[in-house]
Order: sequence, then structure tokens, then C-alpha cells
Amino acid sequence: MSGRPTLSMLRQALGRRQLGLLPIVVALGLASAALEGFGIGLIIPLLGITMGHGDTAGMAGFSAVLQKVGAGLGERERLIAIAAAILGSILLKNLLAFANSVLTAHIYGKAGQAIRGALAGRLLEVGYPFFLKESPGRLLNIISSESWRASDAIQAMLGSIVSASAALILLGFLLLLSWQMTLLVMIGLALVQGAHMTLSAHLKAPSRSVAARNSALASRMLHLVHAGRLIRIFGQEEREKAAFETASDGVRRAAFQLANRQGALGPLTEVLHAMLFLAVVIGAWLAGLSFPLVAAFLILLYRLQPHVRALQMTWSQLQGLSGSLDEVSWLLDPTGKPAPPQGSRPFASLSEKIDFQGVSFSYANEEQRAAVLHAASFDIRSGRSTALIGRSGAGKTTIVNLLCRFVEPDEGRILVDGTALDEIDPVTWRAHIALASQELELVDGTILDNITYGKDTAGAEAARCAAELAEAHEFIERLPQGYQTVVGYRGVNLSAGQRQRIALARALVRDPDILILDEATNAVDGLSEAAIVETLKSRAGRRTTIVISHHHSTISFCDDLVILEHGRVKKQAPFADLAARSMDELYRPE
Ligand SMILES: Nc1ncnc2c1ncn2[C@@H]1O[C@H](COP(=O)(O)OP(=O)(O)OP(=O)(O)O)[C@@H](O)[C@H]1O
Repeated sequence: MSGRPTLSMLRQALGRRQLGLLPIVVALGLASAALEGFGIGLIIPLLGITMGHGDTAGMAGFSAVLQKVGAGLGERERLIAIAAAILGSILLKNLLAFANSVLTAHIYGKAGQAIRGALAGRLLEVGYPFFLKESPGRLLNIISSESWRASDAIQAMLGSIVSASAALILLGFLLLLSWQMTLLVMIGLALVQGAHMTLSAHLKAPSRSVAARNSALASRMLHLVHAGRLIRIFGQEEREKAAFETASDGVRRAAFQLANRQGALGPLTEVLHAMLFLAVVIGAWLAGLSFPLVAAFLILLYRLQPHVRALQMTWSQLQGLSGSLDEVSWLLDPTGKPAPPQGSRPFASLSEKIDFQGVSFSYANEEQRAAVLHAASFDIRSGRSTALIGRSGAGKTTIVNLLCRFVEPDEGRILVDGTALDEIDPVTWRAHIALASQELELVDGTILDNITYGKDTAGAEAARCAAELAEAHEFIERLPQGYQTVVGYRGVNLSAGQRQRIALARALVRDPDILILDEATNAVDGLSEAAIVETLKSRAGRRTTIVISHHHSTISFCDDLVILEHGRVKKQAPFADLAARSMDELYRPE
């Protein structure tokens, strides 16, 4: 485990309220162990009566005190009273143990929930470039699997509090019975613990390996789920199966290695504890201690050993879970992760223009650092429609990413009515933008859910109006469930063109100041697209619109044209000046 971050992660997961419950867990653990020790101690007078060892020979201190319990009573009544006291203490001890298990289960559940909530919070909070860099398989694995193992670590730790309390109290009782024998026990336990810790240290590496291989397997699983059609059409089933088997076997091997090492620890500690137990028996015999005292001591020791073993096993379990804890801590830790966009100036509306001034940008992943935009300068004027065109890979979507503040410029500035975009509060800025893009999928829910996704207050009527503008209303009405049709994961139940029209309606329902259409209608049939363009044309002037498309017809209603070439602005001109040229002519290098 990577020490501090993991501990602080666990503290965070437990939260103040659950942390406040820990003293109760400790108190319950201590009380039930004290009751157990007391009950076992009463075996001394019980055996004393039944075996005729009534005197305190070979006893001192606490054992001698116990030997005299109920000394004023007749032998028969004393026996019954002691037996009843033993039973009472066992009953009460188990009641407390039950209360403790309910409490720890409650804390465990809450902590697990808190960890999952914190992970989801981190994913929602972190800057978007994080998702460009990190493997979705790794992230999925952390949320779906490693988070559970992290909660298991918390459960193990809670269990260890109970075991530690019990061990402490039982050791105290042993000490009261015979300090010499207890010293022997402590030395023995220290030796066992030393051996155990040395071996547990070897669990960390296989644990990390299990976590890494689980991430790789999760990536393969995601691929199988997402690429169903691709795999089938190219006949890659065998290859995918082999790749999956390899990843799955990797997990099996790593888990097997971890389980083997972990599995060896249990039997080994049991053997060491048995050796210790026998050493104590022989030691007691050599020291000539009284039989009832030795019997009580050994029963106490016998009861102590499982708690000590449990503590040791918790330690090794935590080492075995260290890979999972590391993964969860890594995701929760904000250090080294892209920060969300900053800025505090509220944005009310666009009155003049958005001005790109010498903006350069490159996607900062290790494999591909080449600049995508080179000192790009152009402006997008308020209330007008601007077409952003250029050949594939020219940097059009990157400009949208910069505008929406998914990424930030490396150099240059983006000014909004003269204010630097990075000073503007991203929440209020995005509230004025609506984006329809081929990369923004539908969510699993009804068509109505999807259209109103970006505007909670929009009702059925607003959704219908937006659908009409997006040429979607007609086909939605023809569906048996209409607006209540469930679109399925990523909208699989609909055609690509239908998905696009719903995505367009989702953008339009926000009635945004700034509407961005990034290849938003490229899958829509010509007639529908023409109707959409007509609508956009008729509403031009009401808002600022940015249109990215490779189709002349889609951009035909625009006022301005920005042509990009290999990340550079080749030309900015009124569209009317260049309207007669075909797309190929517009793209052609000058
Ligand atoms: N996440 C990313 N990481 C690294 N490079 C990227 C990433 N996204 C895009 N690029 C690169 O940035 C360049 C511009 O991509 P962008 O998506 O902006 O182009 P585009 O003009 O929108 O293309 P298209 O018309 O094909 O959609 C391309 O060379 C692309 O390879």
C-alpha cells in the first residue's frame, strides 16, 4: 500500500459519522473480550470445586482471587452460582458480539457507498483531458471491482479492531493469572508476528499484478461489448476470443499466485501458534503451576490465539488488497490529474464576438504530441452563423473542444466579448452553449429523457417543439411508444439518422445562445437535412451558430466561413464571397 494516500482515502471513505462509531466498535470489542476472559477465569473455582482443588496453592494475585469467588456459599450453591455466572457472561458476550457485527456491517456498507460515491464524484470533477489519456478499462475496473475490494479492506480493518480489543483484554487476563507464562506467550507471539509480516510483504507485488491484469481484462470486455458488429463483419471472433482468453488467463495466473502466497500464510501461522501452545503447556508443567490455573490459562490462550491469528490474517489480507487500494487511491487523488476548467466571471450573453487569437494546441498524450492547431486566429460573431470547414483532421472538432473548455489552449487566447475565456465561469459559459455532435451519444432512457437531458425544466411540449425543429417529431410519433420509446444503450434501438435528430432536438431544447453543430446531420437523409437547414436559416440571427460539416448544403445558410488547413486558418471570409465554390475547391491548398 502506498501509505498516506491510502490511509487518508480510507479515512475519507469512513467519513466523520462512521469514524465517530469506531469508539463504540472498540468499546463493544473490549467489553465482549472482558466478559469472555471473566467467564474463562471462573473455570478456576469451577474446576477447583469439581476436582477438589479448593486451596490457592500454585496461585497468586488474580487467580487466587478467582479461586475464592463465592467462598461464603455452600459447595452446591457455589457450583450453581459459578456455572450461572459463566453462562451469563457467555450470553452477554455473544449479544455484544452480535451488536458489534451489526455495527461493523453498517459502517462497512456506508464506507463502500462513500468510496463508490467519491469515485463517481472524481470522474465527474476531473478535467476532460483525463479521459483522453486514461484507459476506460482501467477506470471501469476501479469502479466496478476495485472499489468493492477497497470496502473489503475497510471491513477487514473493522474486524481487526474487534480482534485487537479482544487480544488486548485476553492478554491482560493472562497477565493477571501468570506474568511469567504471559511473557513466554508474548515472546512467542512476537516471533510468530515477525515471520508473518516478512511473508506478508511478498503479497504486494502479486496484488498489484492482479489489479493491472483486471484492468486489461476490463478493457477487453468493453471492447467485446462495444465492437460487436465490427468483430462479426470482419470475422475476428477467433482472434478476439484468443485475446480475451489471454487476458482472462493473465488474471487467473496473477490471482493464483496471490492466492497461493496468501493460502500458505494461514496454515503456517496455525502451526506456529500450535507450537507456542505446546511450549506453554510444557512451560507450565516445568513451573509446577496448579492444574485449575494452568487449565484456565490454556483456555484463555486457546481463545486468544484465533484473535491474534485474525489480526495477522487481516494484515496479510490488506497486503493482498494493496493493489486494489492503490488503484482506488490513485483515482481519488487529484494530484497529477487535469484540473477542471477554472474561472469565476459569470457569463450572461454573447454580445459581440468570440475571438481566437493565435491559439495553438496539442493533445498532450505521450504517443502523439504534434500540434493540432497552429496560431489559429479567427472570430465568431454574435448572432451570425459561422461555418468551420476543412479536410479531415484539420482541427475543427478541436476548436469545438476548446470552445466548450474540454481542453485549454497551449498558447494564444480565446476572448469572449474581450474577456479571456479562461476567466469565465465554465458552468455559466456552458449553460449558454448547446452542442450536437456525432460524438455525443444518447443516454439509456426514453426519447423524452434524451431530448430534455440538457434542460431539466423542459416538459413534453418543449420536447415536442424541439423535435419538430430537428425533423424528429414525425418519426417519433410513428413509434409505438412515441416519446416514451426506450432508445437503449447509446441509442442502439434507433437508426443513426434518428439518433442524430434526437441529439439535435436535445441541443435545440436548450434554446442556447451559442449552438454548435459538429457533423450533427451527416447521417440524416437529404430531405430531412434540407428541412433542418431551412429551420436553422429561418431562425438565423436569433443566436450564434457554429456549423461543422463537409456538405455544402449544410453550411449553405451560414454568414461566415472559416477554412482550416492542417491546424492553420487558411481563410476567413463572408460565406457569400465563396458560396459559388464547391467543397473541394474550398479545401484545395492555395
Ligand atoms: N484525443 C486525441 N489525442 C490525440 N490526438 C488527437 C485527439 N483527438 C484528435 N486528435 C488529432 O488532432 C487532429 C485534429 O483532430 P480533429 O478531430 O480536431 O479534426 P477534424 O477537423 O474535426 O476532423 P474530422 O473532419 O475528421 O472530424 C487530428 O490529427 C487528430 O489525429
